[in-house]
Amino acid sequence: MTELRARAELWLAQDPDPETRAELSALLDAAAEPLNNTAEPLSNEAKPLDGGAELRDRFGTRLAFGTAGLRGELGAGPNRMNRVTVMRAAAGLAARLPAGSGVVIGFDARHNSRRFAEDTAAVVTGAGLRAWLMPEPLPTPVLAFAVRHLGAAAGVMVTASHNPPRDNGYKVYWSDGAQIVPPVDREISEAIDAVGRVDGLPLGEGWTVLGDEIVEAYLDALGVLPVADADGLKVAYTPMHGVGRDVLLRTFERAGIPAPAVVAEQAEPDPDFPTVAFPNPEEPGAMDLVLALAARTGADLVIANDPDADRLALAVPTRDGGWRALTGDEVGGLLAEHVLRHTSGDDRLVVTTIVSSSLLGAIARGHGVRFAETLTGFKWIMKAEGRLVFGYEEALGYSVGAEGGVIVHDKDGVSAAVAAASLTSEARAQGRSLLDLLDDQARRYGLHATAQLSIRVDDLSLITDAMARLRAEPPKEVAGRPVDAVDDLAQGVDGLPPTDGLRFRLDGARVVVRPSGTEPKLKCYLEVVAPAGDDVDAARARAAADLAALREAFAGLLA
Ligand SMILES: O=P([O-])(O)O[C@H]1O[C@H](COP(=O)(O)O)[C@@H](O)[C@H](O)[C@H]1O
Ligand SMILES: [Mg+2]
Repeated sequence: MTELRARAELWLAQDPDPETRAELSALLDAAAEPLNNTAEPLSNEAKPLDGGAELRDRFGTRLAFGTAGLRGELGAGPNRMNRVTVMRAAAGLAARLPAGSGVVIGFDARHNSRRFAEDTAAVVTGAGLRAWLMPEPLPTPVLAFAVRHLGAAAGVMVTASHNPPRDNGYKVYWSDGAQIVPPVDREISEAIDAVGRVDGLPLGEGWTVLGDEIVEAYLDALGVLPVADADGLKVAYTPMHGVGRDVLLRTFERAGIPAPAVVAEQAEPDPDFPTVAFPNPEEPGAMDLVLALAARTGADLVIANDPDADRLALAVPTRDGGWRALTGDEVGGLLAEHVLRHTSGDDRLVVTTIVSSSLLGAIARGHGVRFAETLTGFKWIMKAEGRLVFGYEEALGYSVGAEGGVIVHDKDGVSAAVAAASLTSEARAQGRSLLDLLDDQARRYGLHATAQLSIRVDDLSLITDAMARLRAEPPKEVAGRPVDAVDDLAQGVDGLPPTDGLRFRLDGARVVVRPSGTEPKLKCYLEVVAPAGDDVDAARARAAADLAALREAFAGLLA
């Protein structure tokens, strides 16, 4: 405790933010008072602040680069997102970059995002490097694009994407416009550890604030071709209280697609995300308002972005007058064939991750193009070598390319939305829907049905324990299916770098279990593959039942 207290006091002395300083002073005071553990508070009374536990949680460890950079709760201490954490990260990054190079910095509309972006600019310029700052909260893909467009050595996007309002985060891009992977993330981490006190860092002022030309350049680069037959296409859209709306409306206008109806309550950026429990289109209820708007306006297609607009979720009208949300894998399969129909050459490469559907591999074989599978996280997709025309992951992330390959080297929920609208209009012109196209794919490639089980925890050790238990005693049979093989991803499989996770190969099914790298969750990715037969609806119903059984079995194993 003395050691933690010393760390906390050192932190307090250098923290430029009065809010986190006040919070930490209160914690230090509370930690000095021994807790009276004999008197348990009644459940409806506020729990006394356990200063010791809080200090341990904040100062016992620090935020590390996960699936998408640093991400965590706002608050004081190295295991939280705050101005000191950000300045240290910026100084570590700057130390790893060559003299004379530049960093482009973007931010979303979350609490403190602009502040963190400006702190980053001050540290980067103070280190003698050049910095460009985005003019306003903008989508993550615009930042990813800007890195290569400006010839920057690195990029930073201050965002916690779709996490709860109390979180923020820091995505770091390298000069290739993709998020960092080992060994660069490790090298930056080491450089961060070597940073001294942040109140000793030289701070600069001369950064360049970019103008709207950066958005124009992004729109030009997407070069969306006018979409045929889009007249009368009705789209309902939500940016989920995030930053997607304006750029998305501009891309639609350029592509000649009628402007979507936008959910009024979620149209403006709002860091508190007041109308949703979690601002993640994957979470139950997050799409309710846009589905209601779609019903009112008779939409052909429902589109949601996550708050930093790098994810895309779709829903479509069903034959019986309802709505069906498509999974990331379904959208991935549909967009993949859309891209493959509009590009040519057998050197084309399509890529997905080991937790996504195996359908993309089947599509690639069907079209005679190259296919690769990478670790989870879009950063890995972008590392695949070749003429990448399409990459996607089940977590609603897509990079849609043209003849010359993908333009944005990260997932892009804006250009993917245009592609989805374009695909819908093409189908519509032939009297068909996205559901018809999904049935075509099931008939051609077999039905690939996927689902996810995601277990949110308060205490991360529950995840470590569950993984250890599963490794020690892997099941021999799950939901009546024999387990053919268990691959421990920590050993590195299929030539992939080692990562925490287990893959179960079952008869006609595949399950991957891994801890999330962005949220306190254990994730289980389920896939069932079966022939579609003559009756695709019946095959879907069977697959759904099989997935439900697998889900239940794994929920039991992981409980
Ligand atoms: O948050 P976003 O939209 O940037 O999305 C981030 O998190 C997703 C989930 O990662 P995990 O399963 O480790 O939580 C990743 O698939 C994605 O590549 C990453 O950019
Ligand atoms: Mg996102």
